[in-house]
Amino acid sequence: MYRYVCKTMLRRLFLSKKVSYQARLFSGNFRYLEVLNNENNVAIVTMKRAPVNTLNSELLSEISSVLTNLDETKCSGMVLTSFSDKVFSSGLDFNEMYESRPATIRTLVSTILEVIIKLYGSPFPTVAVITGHAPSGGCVLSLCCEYRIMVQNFQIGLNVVKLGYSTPLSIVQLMVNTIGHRNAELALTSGRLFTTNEALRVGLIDEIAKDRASAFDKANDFLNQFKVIPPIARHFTKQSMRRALLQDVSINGKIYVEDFVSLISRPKVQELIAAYMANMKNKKKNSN
Ligand SMILES: CCCCCCCCCCCC/C=C/CC(=O)SCCNC(=O)CCNC(=O)[C@H](O)C(C)(C)COP(=O)(O)OP(=O)(O)OC[C@H]1O[C@@H](n2cnc3c(N)ncnc32)[C@H](O)[C@@H]1OP(=O)(O)O
Repeated sequence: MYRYVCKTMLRRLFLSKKVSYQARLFSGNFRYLEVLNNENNVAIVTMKRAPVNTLNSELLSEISSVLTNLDETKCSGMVLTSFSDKVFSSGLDFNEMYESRPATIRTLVSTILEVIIKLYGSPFPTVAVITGHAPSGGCVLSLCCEYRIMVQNFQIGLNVVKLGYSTPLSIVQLMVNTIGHRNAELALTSGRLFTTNEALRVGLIDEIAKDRASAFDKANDFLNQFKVIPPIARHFTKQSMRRALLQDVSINGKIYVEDFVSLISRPKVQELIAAYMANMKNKKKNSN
């Protein structure tokens, strides 16, 4: 009874302030995400897994739940961003890939696949406000959004070959759709990370911002243009543009996941991941 009264009071409070009750309540329910609705019914989804938003199964599964909810509650748009002014996301969590049971790797990979499908195919417009580095899985998340605004002096890209495994075909396609075949081939085969300026030049991002606040202004400008576009027309057009990749992933997703799991489980790849992690730690030690 007490919980019911509290919930009802909270609901009235939020409704009276014309703030989305559901999204507000969400912000309290997640460990690694904050979800707030602005006055235009745009959801600001902030990843907050300190220190560097490493994508583990739990964070990914929270993003997946939010995407389902935003679809059901017909939000007008979504901004995906990071709590950090240094890192957007450092990609998939090595701790769930290194010396892990295949079941653990499988959960991680199928959860990112779930997020990719929901984010890439979302009916509402999506913007990534990239406030810091976005390597690998971080870059993939931003590529699934429709528009990317990145703060100056960071790096973004798909460096997976450096870790000893090939880039999955659909991820290759995601990159090709964004920066074209030639640029994607050069970038993916070398595991290139682009600076913010280089990323703009090649079309990996759409705009550069001097800081977080200005990135949010630009995100609002991007989203505001859709106020005069009928959402259904917009959604179907987006679906038409994205259908090929979405269909491929829905049909072959399980095969891609299994391929990726067995690739990561190979002893050679495990060795490379271990060396990469050790190198990260050494760099940190030497810089301290
Ligand atoms: C379309 C459907 C296709 C279906 C196919 C199946 C689906 C597959 C999807 C595949 C997606 C694409 C593949 C992705 C693979 C990955 O994402 S692997 C991860 C790759 N990430 C990186 O290479 C980045 C590594 N990190 C960094 O370079 C730096 O941390 C940073 C530049 C991001 C930030 O630097 P700094 O601010 O100096 O912080 P650090 O001191 O380096 O880091 C702090 C802390 O975090 C640890 N850490 C960083 N990254 C990771 C990580 N990825 N995993 C685990 N841990 C990480 C780092 O070691 C530090 O720990 P300590 O504080 O020292 O304990």
